This record gives sequence, structure tokens and C-alpha cells, in this order.
Amino acid sequence: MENIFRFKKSMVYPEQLNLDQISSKTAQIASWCSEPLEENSNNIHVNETLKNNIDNIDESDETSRSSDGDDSVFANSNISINDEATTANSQFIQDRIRHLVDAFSTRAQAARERIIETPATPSSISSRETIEHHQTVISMKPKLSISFSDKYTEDLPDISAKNKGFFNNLENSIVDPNSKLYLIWMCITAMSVLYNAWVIPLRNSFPYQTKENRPIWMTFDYLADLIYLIDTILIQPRVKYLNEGFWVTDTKILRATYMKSKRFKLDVLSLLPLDFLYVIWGPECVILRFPRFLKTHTFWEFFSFVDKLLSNPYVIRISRTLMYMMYLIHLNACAYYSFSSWEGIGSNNFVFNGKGNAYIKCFYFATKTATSIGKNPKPTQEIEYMFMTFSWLMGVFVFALLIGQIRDIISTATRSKTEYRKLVDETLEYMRRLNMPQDMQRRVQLWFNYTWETQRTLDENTIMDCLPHKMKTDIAINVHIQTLNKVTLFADCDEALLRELVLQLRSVIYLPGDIICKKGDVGKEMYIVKSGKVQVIGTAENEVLATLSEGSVFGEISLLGIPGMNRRTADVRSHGYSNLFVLSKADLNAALSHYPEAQELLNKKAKSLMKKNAALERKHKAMIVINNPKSPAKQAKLLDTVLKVLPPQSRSNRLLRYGSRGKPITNPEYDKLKYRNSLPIIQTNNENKEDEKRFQAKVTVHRSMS
Ligand SMILES: Nc1ncnc2c1ncn2[C@@H]1O[C@@H]2COP(=O)(O)O[C@H]2[C@H]1O
Repeated sequence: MENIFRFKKSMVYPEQLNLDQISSKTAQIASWCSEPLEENSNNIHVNETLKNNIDNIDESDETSRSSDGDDSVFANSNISINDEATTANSQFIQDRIRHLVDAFSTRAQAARERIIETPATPSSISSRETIEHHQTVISMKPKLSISFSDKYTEDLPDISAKNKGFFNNLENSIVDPNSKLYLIWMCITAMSVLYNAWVIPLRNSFPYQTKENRPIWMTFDYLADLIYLIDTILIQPRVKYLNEGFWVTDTKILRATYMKSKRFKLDVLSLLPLDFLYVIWGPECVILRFPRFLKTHTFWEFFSFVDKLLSNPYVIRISRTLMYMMYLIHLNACAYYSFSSWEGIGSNNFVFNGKGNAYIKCFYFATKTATSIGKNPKPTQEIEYMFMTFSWLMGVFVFALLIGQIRDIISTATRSKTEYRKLVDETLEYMRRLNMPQDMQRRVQLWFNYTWETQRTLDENTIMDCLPHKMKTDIAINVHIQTLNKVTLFADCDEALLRELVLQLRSVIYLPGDIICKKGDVGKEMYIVKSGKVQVIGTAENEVLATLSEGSVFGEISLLGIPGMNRRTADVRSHGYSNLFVLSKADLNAALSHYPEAQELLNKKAKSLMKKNAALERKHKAMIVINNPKSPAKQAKLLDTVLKVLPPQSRSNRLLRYGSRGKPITNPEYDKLKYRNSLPIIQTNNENKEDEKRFQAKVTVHRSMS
């Protein structure tokens, strides 16, 4: 056993090595953990437990050994071994725990320092701001406010912000890549790149640079170079970037990162001053400025930046593709002119004949060749054939690619509309094939048209499926906030409940006259009026109990599980076009299960509505009783037959006719009691026959009681 412990003590675990190194450095930092472990009750507990375990192991050792018959030797030595082992073990464990605690506190300290140093992240800003603003915003605004938290918007290009963020930290001169000014700077740099890309081949092939205008060209050239220089020296090394979710704003790190990047190499190469060679080859040799092309990446970057920025980026995408085409044609025009001057202007039918504006004519030629439109001049020499072949190949491959791109862009832009049209066509075709009534077909078409016109999609919810839950909630709240703020039912509800509910809302459109809820049906959904009006219809035909407009809630009574109230209590009809939010029973119940107060609120509202309806119904019955002076137009068929069969003067006939009095009542007031079993006729449509019977029965009882 002694050996074992000695071995244990001498054993160096890999983590112990690391921890040793750390602990030596951080003895002072981890002051709280450097107290003697014995004083710590937890540690004592650990030590004791371990000690007991070791004792147990020793006991079992003892047993096995005593079975060998060497009792006397072990009996004496075992006590000392036990004591020694326990001490050694507790020492060993204590050391290891101390190392661990030291290491943890070092790590915690390092993390703390890092957090303090790190600039506020969008989310940290937001959470702080949310807390700060909480009292003011909530009290001033309606219940539901969008918390697009997180000032995350700051990370997105914000073109409306004035002068915000370019040097958002003046002392360190950090450039915010999402600021408006950086966007302007990128635009300026992109223009310089475009200038070089367009003008270098132009001046190199066409005789547009003369002795007289050379200073002007050169001024533009060096202005562009200055922009390149400023970008490389002042701007790019200061552009902050995100690393592991944090903005890196340390200028030293930014500079070092930029200098290590491929972009830096390209930027430096693009500034290569080959212009000095003008001294040897002359200032006409503009091609010496070709390194300026190496900054083209700035141009693409600018385009993708604008692409992200605009809500409708298709225009940008198409113009970028068109620009590729134009540039290729431009290069081809330059090549054609160079080729013509090399062969001799106007020397044959193929080359440029020198008449008119050289650039326009060559551009026209290049366009014709590249697009294979129009009659091309016939090449006469092999080199001309090669030139033409090259131009055509370029036309076929490059233009096929570009046109394909444009088609993709356009089809992406119009995809939802195309899908909508396809769906409408398929649905109407299906209905035609089944010979559905014309009116129904017309209504379906009307529904499609109206839904598309108002929503631009048939299912709003699927659009955002790929977004994270929090973002979807924020968007949904933003979209529906106007309506939800008008929902009085939600006025006292917990905001968390609303955030939970908002994502479950499904937008549905109803046409004029559509029945949304049918009295007596089992309720499965609840509704919120988003726009338009709906009417709650009472028992009597077309009696409008209430007209509900934006923000009203209905259809909740049958969902709340109030005993005996799981069916719709009234008909609800769309009055004109209405756009509603639908919330399923399951979603409502799932949300309410976490918010009993909201459930109580809904219950209260449901009960007050039910009371109101009951009162209305009572009033209605009373009206029927009072306004029922006429004898029924028709009496029950069975009664009629029985009366015909029975002799008119028989007792039974009289009883049936006049009741227990056995004779007619002369007072016309009692006419209504002429036939005890005859019922007042209430005009109802066929669908409500059941209700009608029930209602008639009730009226009879009521009347006989009175
Ligand atoms: N008198 C009323 N005024 C307004 N709304 C009503 C009235 N009676 C019923 N409703 C609503 O109409 C809905 C019909 O379906 P529910 O019974 O589920 O829930 C009902 C209530 O939301």
C-alpha cells in the first residue's frame, strides 16, 4: 500500500502540470481560494469522504491478506499504514483541489478583464438600453413595443444616419464599415477603379491622349492614385471587423490584420509606380498604369455592399451584369482599334476605315461581333480570322453566361408572383374540371386576387421560416403592432404572452358575406380583426349583435373550455372584405397554460359576453310573447289531422281546441291561447331548424307559465 501511495504522490497528471504553471503566476489573484483548505467545510467533507473510501479499500485489503494467514504482521503494520495513507491522500487531494481552484480563478479573472476591455456589443448595449428605457417607453407607448433589440440595426448599413460612425471613435480613428460615410468613401474608391479600368485601355489604344490634353488626363490619373493611397494608408487599416462576435477596435490589431491580408498586398501592388517608366517609354504608354486594375476587388465590394443595403437589390444586380457586358465590349472595341491601327486604318474592308468617331464605330463593331447581330465584315487575312473567332467565342461564352445571370435575377425577383399565378391557374383549372358552380369559381378567384393585392403572398408565415425565432417574433410584432396595440383584450396581458402569441397568428382573408363562425359549431380557432369589419349575428334573422372592427377579438368563448360552452355562441359574418388573424385553440391554450392571469381575463370577457347574450335572448323572447297577438297562420299538422278525425263536438276535440275551459274565449286578447299546443311561427332559415325548435319549445313553456 505504501508503494501505491508513493506512486500516487510522485504521479504528475498533465493537468496538474498546467495548473502548477498557472497557480504560480496567480497566487495573489486567487486570494479567496488560497485560504487553508481545512477551514473550508466542503473541503473537509471531501477529505473525510475520501478518507473513508480509502479506509474501506484498506479494510478489504486487510481481509484478503488475513486470509493468507499472515495476521500478526498486518495487524501491527496496518494501523500505521492506514494513518500514513490517509494523510498522504488528503494532502494529495488538497493539492489537486487547490490547483484546480487557482486555475479556475485565473481563468475567471482573465475573462473578466476581457469583458471589461471589450467594447460594448450590440446585444449588451441593447440589454442596457432596454433596461434604461423600460420605465419610460413602456409607460408612454402602448403595451406592445418592438424591441428590435439590440441595436443590431447598428450592424446593418444605415443610410439614414447622418455622419454617424465613420470615425466613431475619434481618439482611435476607427472606421465603422457600416457607416454612411464609409459607403461614400467606397463609392469614391470604386469610381477611381472604374476610371482606371475604362480609361487605361482607351487611352492606350485610341489616340485620345494628345500633348495638349495630357495634363488633364494626368491630373485625373494622380487624383485616382491619391484616392488609392488614402484608402491603403488611412482607411483600410482602421476598418473595424467582427471577431468571434466582438468588434475589434484596437488600431494595432486592425493594422496588423490588414497588413497580413491578401487585400493589403493587392492594394500595395495596385499602387506600383510604374509611371516612372514614362521617362523611358514616353507618357503615351498608358498601359504602364495596369497595376491599378489590381484594386478591382474594391469595386465588387462596393457593389455587394449596396446590394445588401437596398431593399430592392435587383436593379443593382442587373446594372452590374450590364456593366460586365459593356466593359467586355469596350475592351473588344479597344482591341479592334489597336488591331486596325496595327494593320493600317482603312487598309482593307475588315479594319476600321477611319471615318467618323473612332470609339463609337469600334464599339459598334465590337457589339455586332460579340452578339453576332448584324452583318460583320469578312476577314481577309488569317490574323483577322483569328480575331473574329476570338470575338465570337467571347460573345458566345461570356454573353451566354451574362444573359443567364440576368434571367436568374429576373426570375428570382418575380418568383413569388410566378408561383402565385401557377397556383391560381391550377386551382381554377381543377374547379373547372369538376364543373364547380360559376359563382364558387368566381369567389375563389376573387379571394386569390384580393389576398395577393393586400399581402403580396399567399402565406405570410412561410416567408420567414428560415429566420431565428427571436428575429421572427420581432418582425411579426413590427408587422402586426398596429393591430395588436388596438386589441383591448391584450392591453393587460403580459408582454411575454403577446410575443409568444404573435408568431402563431395566421393571416386569413374573408370575402363579403363569408360566414366565419357558425353558431353551434365546435370552436377550434380564435380571431382578431386585422382590417375590415365582421358582424356577430344574433338569434333572430340578421339581428346584428355587434359589429367588430380592427383590433377586436372574437371566437374565444368556445375555446376557453368553459363548461358547456365549447360550441360557437353566435354566427360571425364578414361584412365586406376582412383580413383576420387566426389563432388555433392549441396555440392559445399552450400560451395560456403559462399565463393564468391572461386566461382569467379571457374568461371574464367571455362570461360578460355570455351574460349580455343571455339578456338579449331574454329580451327577444319577451318581445315574441308580447308581439304575438295573431293566431298562428298554420297549426301543427298532426294536430290538424287529429282534429279532422275526431267528431267536432266530442270532448277530446273541445279539449284540444279550447283547453280545460272546454269553450271558446270571446276576448280577442286570449286568441293567442286558442290552440294551447300551437306554436308561434318564427321565421328562420333552414340551417337553424334545431335552434328554432328549441326556441319554440321554450316560448311555449314561458307562455303557459305566464
Ligand atoms: N354579443 C356579442 N358581442 C360581441 N361578440 C360576441 C357576442 N356574442 C358572441 N360574440 C363573439 O362571437 C363569437 C362566436 O364564437 P364563440 O362563441 O367562440 O365566441 C363568440 C364571441 O367572441
